[in-house]
Amino acid sequence: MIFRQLQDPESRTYTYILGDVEAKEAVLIDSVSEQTERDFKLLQELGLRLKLILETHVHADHITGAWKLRQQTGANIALSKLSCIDMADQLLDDGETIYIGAIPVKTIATPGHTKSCMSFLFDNKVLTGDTLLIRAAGRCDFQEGSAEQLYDSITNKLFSLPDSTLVYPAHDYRGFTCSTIGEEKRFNQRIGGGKSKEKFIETMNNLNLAYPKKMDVAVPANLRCGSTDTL
Ligand SMILES: N[C@@H](CCC(=O)N[C@@H](CSS)C(=O)NCC(=O)O)C(=O)O
Ligand SMILES: [Fe+2]
Repeated sequence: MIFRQLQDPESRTYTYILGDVEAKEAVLIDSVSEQTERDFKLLQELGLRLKLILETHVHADHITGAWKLRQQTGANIALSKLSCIDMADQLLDDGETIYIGAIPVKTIATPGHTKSCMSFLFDNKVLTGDTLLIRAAGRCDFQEGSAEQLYDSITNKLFSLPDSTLVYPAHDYRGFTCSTIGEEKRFNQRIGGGKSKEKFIETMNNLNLAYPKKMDVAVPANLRCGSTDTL
């Protein structure tokens, strides 16, 4: 198995490559439009054919590279069916298993940051998108976000994984790269240490963050899998 974490320095987005060396197949998760040449070159260098382009959610801060990579490689684009994106090739349900070569990747619906957020579990790793960030949790103030749903997604679904599960988020703003479920249960500043749902909702509803700078361009483009053809 090949697993790589890549970063877009501007948006602080993490893109991941998961590949099966034997089958020479890979999935790219949460690509960024400006970084598709880098990602494509790395896949070539690693001898991997891009089979699938996955999104943890409809991003608000950057345009996904999914459409460009689909055009370049013929790979399918997949994300949660709750996104209702008709330009995607596959709309995923909660609890599905996707295979990259012989590697099973399980989908876990984790709504809250946005309605259609999905986490992906494979090996001893979970890609949590913007649902569970390292020592934080994704904001809930747009794209049908809900702090109540986010609490349930994190505590009932992600925190029920083994403590040793490695957590890989879609963003980090403080220099972290990965964590574990056990660490986040104890030390996450927004939801760790057994924080109550009421306290979490109060925290999340008072973050007072500025909207992402590219949101008005990124969301419409990402609702078209990153195609800007008719925008
Ligand atoms: N400043 C950035 C946007 C930062 C931001 O809002 N990040 C999101 C994840 S991307 S949708 C978030 O949930 N942040 C949580 C936090 O605590 O920062 C920009 O202008 O793009
Ligand atoms: Fe997000």
